[in-house]
Amino acid sequence: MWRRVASLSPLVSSSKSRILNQVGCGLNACQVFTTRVLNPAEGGVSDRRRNPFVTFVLGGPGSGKGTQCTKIVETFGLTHLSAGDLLRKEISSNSENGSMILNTIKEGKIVPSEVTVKLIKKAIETSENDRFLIDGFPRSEENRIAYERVIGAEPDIVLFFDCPEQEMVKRVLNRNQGRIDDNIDTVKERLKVFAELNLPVIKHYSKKGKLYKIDGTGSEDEIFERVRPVFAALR
Ligand SMILES: Nc1ncnc2c1ncn2[C@@H]1O[C@H](COP(=O)(O)OP(=O)(O)OP(=O)(O)O)[C@@H](O)[C@H]1O
Ligand SMILES: Nc1ccn([C@@H]2O[C@H](COP(=O)(O)O)[C@@H](O)[C@H]2O)c(=O)n1
Ligand SMILES: [Mg+2]
Repeated sequence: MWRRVASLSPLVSSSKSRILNQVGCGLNACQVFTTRVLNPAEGGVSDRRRNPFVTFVLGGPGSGKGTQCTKIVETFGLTHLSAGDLLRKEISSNSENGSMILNTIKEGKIVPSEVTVKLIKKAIETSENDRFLIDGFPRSEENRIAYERVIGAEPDIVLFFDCPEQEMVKRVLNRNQGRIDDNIDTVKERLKVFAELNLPVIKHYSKKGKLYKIDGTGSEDEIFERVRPVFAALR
């Protein structure tokens, strides 16, 4: 089991993006706190995986969440759960929510929390691992509250990849992975949704001292060297 309390030196970036100004909430937080809110009435996660170590990975569209998660998995062995990937799997498996999810993703909006939280809960419960990166979740306060109620715990830490909008748009439009939402109209909407609904979540975790803000500019390797100390300190 990983340590849940650690003291780290500041890792805050010096990026001056618009997002940083909007958050404006003293993101120098570098301590990991132990706040477990188990809620037996809701069931929480199953007994076997009752107390997993959870990192939420946040950032705007194209900020590099998935790319950095892959590197964290390779180096530190956490299991990567991408909320977007779980939702896309639902579409391709023709589940009852498939067409609703498809339309929501096309529009750059947020799928109802009950759907996404259920998929995350199942993925945690069926995993052999007890350490998770939950990528692209929570996207809104509604997502966050639903997760904490259903899973019965807060995340241990939260990573936020801070990247200028112009760079995020460039990366998304060059991604070339056939994603239905990688077009300029959807990206514009996703940026709006990020600013309106996701920044409040980031602010919430900053206030709780759980946030690690990482400068998301530079090469993939340069960014990973900013991420590495966060997990190295927990081993
Ligand atoms: N540091 C980087 N410099 C240049 N390109 C990058 C960098 N990091 C990631 N990319 C590329 O940018 C694109 C978006 O990266 P990624 O998929 O990791 O972002 P994301 O935050 O997961 O986005 P989304 O929220 O849309 O899923 C990918 O094509 C990836 O290869
Ligand atoms: N918590 C979430 C996560 C994602 N979505 C929808 O999926 C789209 C793609 O997500 P990525 O993380 O892969 O970028 C996103 O724009 C949302 O439409 C969601 O609803 N809730
Ligand atoms: Mg992604």
